[in-house]
Amino acid sequence: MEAEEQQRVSALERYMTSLAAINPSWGDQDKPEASDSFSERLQLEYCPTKRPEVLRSSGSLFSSPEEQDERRPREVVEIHSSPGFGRYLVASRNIAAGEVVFREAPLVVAPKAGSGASCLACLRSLQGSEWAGCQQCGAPLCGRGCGGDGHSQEECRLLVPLGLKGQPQNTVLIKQLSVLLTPIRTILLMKKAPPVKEVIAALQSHAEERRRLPIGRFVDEHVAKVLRARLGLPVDSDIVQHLCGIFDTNAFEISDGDIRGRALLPGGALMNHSCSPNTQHWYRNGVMTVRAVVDIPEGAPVTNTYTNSLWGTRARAAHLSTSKLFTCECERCLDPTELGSHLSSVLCRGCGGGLMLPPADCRADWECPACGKSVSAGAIETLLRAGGAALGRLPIGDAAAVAAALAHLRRLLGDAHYIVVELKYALVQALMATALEALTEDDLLNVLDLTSDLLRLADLLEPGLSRFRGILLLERCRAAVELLQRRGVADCDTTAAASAGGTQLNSSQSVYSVQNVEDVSRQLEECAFILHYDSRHDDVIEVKQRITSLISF
Ligand SMILES: C[S@@+](CC[C@H](N)C(=O)[O-])C[C@H]1O[C@@H](n2cnc3c(N)ncnc32)[C@H](O)[C@@H]1O
Repeated sequence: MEAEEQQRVSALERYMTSLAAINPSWGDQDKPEASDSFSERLQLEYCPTKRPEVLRSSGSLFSSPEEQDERRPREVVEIHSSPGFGRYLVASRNIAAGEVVFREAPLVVAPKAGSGASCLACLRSLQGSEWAGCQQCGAPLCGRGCGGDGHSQEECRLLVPLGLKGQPQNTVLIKQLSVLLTPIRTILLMKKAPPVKEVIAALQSHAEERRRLPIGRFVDEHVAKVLRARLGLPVDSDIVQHLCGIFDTNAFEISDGDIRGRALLPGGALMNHSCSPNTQHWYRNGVMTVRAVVDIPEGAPVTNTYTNSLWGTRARAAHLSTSKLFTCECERCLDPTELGSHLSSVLCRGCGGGLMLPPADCRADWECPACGKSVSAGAIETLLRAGGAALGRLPIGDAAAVAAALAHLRRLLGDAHYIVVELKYALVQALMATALEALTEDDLLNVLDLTSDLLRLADLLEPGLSRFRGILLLERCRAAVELLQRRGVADCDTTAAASAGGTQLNSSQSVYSVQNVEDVSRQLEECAFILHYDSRHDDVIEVKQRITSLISF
């Protein structure tokens, strides 16, 4: 490794150690001395979303008692690198499914570029006209007392020439501000904190490639020039290209209630991408928790997904190549059946039974393995575009409209296609967003069918303790408990219910067995464990209380 790259890796290694230093779940025994000023300053002083006491107490906020009791070695991950993948995190010991790999607070947070108005201090989205601009620069703020401290005085002084004062709700200026804010905040932080500068500068930016693309021209025209000419910041174009590239390549989208934005978390950014990742992250109260969703053996890369695992391969590939500038060659991407899920396969309309797999060459005809009929790539593309557009136009909370679209697109694309899968998931959510008493038994049974179908898919594509699985289990248990409550619980034949897949509730049963209740309770336990860091955890507790009261009757 050349000396410069070695230096960058060393900066990132020191940074990873700093996470261990403030991470309460590592246990006091392993905590480095407070004299480690690098780690103390990095995470405790510069974290924009949290004050030290919140970071230090995040263990009690998030960890289950078992986790807090654990005394983990400090180094669970280490940084490796290879020519094809760059730097990436690798497990330095076996990590069990459900374990927290690390926690990290962001170094920079900012609203998402192009989004509507958000409070610059706390990142809450601002609706309607119930907010006023900052008294000095006019930038959007919730108002006094929102508790956020993201809008510093230096930032405020810099933003004055943008002209928001007097017209804080000018949407064009707000859009422009959201584009400028990430480089501004990163520049201000790097000036204030040389150790942070070293870490941020060590991140991947793809700046050279980006310069040749439309995004590079956009950054020159709409970011670098504006920072210099309108805001008077003496920055050259290369630096701005580098910083925007770092953000676009590494930033996480964060959402916690009505807080939304993008955040730079250099530790999390060192996880490479996989289309079937072995970790997931949760962002809550200004801290990101990275957790293993399956067992990760020592020496295996610790991965995260940069895209939506429920999209088909071509959609994921398009997203990764335009936003992250690489081509994923994981097992799933190379397998036209997508690990047997057939997420991109299209039903043959010739025989009505065969599934046509996407050919390796995207211009080639698609062929039905059952009847041999072939369809041109253009015709398939038109079909998928129409399906995608229908999905886009759908009032997604309207269960009847979603059910009708699902029935139609199922006939056109088959049951496994990802557009159909998205509709199945949307239907579960639309039905379960309805007041439970307004749902019919058929609706509830439909939720049970759809969720068992989607849970099988989750096992293939997002295996383990994934958020997708957790949410499906939650909705499934809510529907099951409602049915149990309506029909009553009786100690009847349990053989059907004991079969694989858990709860066997169907329309022919008039009463449900104790076994059913036990199945639902078991699934709720799993769901509570998966959603431990999720805001929906409170809903799990509520369903648990409902089932407890059912049993005690
Ligand atoms: C957030 S960074 C991850 C850390 C990065 N590897 C580094 O060296 O700093 C994202 C970049 O890593 C590379 N990368 C991540 N996952 C990859 C994968 N599965 N295959 C190839 N390159 C990948 C790509 O260059 C991508 O733009």
